[in-house]
Amino acid sequence: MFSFAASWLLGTLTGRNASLQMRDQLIALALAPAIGLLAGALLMRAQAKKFRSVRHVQEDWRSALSSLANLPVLAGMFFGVATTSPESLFYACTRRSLEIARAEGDRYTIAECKEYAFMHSFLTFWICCSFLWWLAVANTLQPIGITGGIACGKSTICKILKKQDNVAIVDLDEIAHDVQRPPKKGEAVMNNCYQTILETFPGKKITKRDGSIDRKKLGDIVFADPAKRRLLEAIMRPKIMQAMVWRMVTGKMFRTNTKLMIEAPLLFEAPILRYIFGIIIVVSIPPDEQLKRLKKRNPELTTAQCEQRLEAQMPLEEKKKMATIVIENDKSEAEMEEVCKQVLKDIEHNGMLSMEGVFFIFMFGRFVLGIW
Ligand SMILES: CC(C)(COP(=O)(O)OP(=O)(O)OC[C@H]1O[C@@H](n2cnc3c(N)ncnc32)[C@H](O)[C@@H]1O)[C@@H](O)C(=O)NCCC(=O)NCCS
Ligand SMILES: Nc1ncnc2c1ncn2[C@@H]1O[C@H](COP(=O)(O)OP(=O)(O)OP(=O)(O)O)[C@@H](O)[C@H]1O
Repeated sequence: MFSFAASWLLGTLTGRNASLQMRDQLIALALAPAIGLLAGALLMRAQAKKFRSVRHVQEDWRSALSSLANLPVLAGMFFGVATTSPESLFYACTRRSLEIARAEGDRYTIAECKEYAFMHSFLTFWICCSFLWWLAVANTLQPIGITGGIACGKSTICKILKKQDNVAIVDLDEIAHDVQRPPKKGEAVMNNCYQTILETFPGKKITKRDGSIDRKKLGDIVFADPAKRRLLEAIMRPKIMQAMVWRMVTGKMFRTNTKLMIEAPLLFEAPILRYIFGIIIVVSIPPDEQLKRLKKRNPELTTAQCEQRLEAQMPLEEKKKMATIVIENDKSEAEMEEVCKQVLKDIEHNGMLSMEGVFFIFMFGRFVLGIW
């Protein structure tokens, strides 16, 4: 359906009828999910706005409403699957292909047209299904990102938020440490970076006596050399992302009233990650206080090493510009509790995915499922 709309649009824009040529069809196929995504994302945005204005609704109705918010998407999913069944698409594609074949003066045989129509309908079917499925999953998860500079207090703020009802935190630092551990007996090596890190930094004595990675030593190496840091990130990122998605899904499944927060120190530095969240909270403190807290927490680091770590990250001011909410963590922890409560109120029923988030989750889903 989307594909035909895209073909028609393409034909109209380019001033010629969309033909059976592969290039045209590929462009149409690329346009198809884009149109669907745009429509889906606009629908979600509209929902988000609607639900922002229902604050007066009783507390116990809120959870019901937040799960009801997913209904149009689920309905859309079933409608989409039903209307893009392979049979109906195959029928439509075959008819269209034959029309084009006639118009093109028998450049293509009927058998070629049917073969092409089958491939086209099959692909379109999968694209629609995977898009709608991921849209539903993404909309149900509604994750919120928490980031900020090193030692700005992300973990402290997350600890406070976790004390509140219905808040689940996924900590990417913790996942990073987890995937660096030596794999246990029988554990799948593919979920772990330990061996690859040892092979990538050979002869550097980055292991402790018990064989585990000495993160202090590894940190000294990678923060002193941006190329090595990028290499470590490239090794770790896929495993961290994999574990993150797993924890997000298992942490949120069937708990529609839970706010799912992802503490991601490199949310803006890593590619794609920022697009997953509809809401991004940046925890901030003034630069001199940041250095002071970093030195206090990590007394083993020299001032030069602290500065290297600060330089390895995107400047805090830039992160603040891209934030939905900025938490200035410059008060006592007790006072910060009140600030966190207010933040939670502000984001009530407002954890919808960003438009780009839907797109990237969709692409990620298609990639993972190997559909394309
Ligand atoms: C370098 C390592 C071994 C240092 O370990 P250490 O225990 O000293 O620090 P820890 O892991 O607790 O991190 C502390 C903070 O350092 C900052 N930080 C960590 N890694 C990076 C990095 N690659 N670039 C910039 N800042 C970083 C973050 O603010 C983080 O919260 C460790 O941080 C690590 O493995 N980092 C790589 C993480 C990664 O590649 N992530 C991929 C992006 S999702
Ligand atoms: N409001 C606060 N007042 C005083 N000290 C604080 C406050 N918040 C955090 N700290 C201290 O600052 C240090 C850094 O905090 P925290 O570990 O939470 O930062 P982080 O952003 O998670 O760091 P990292 O980027 O390394 O993961 C800790 O020693 C913590 O106790």
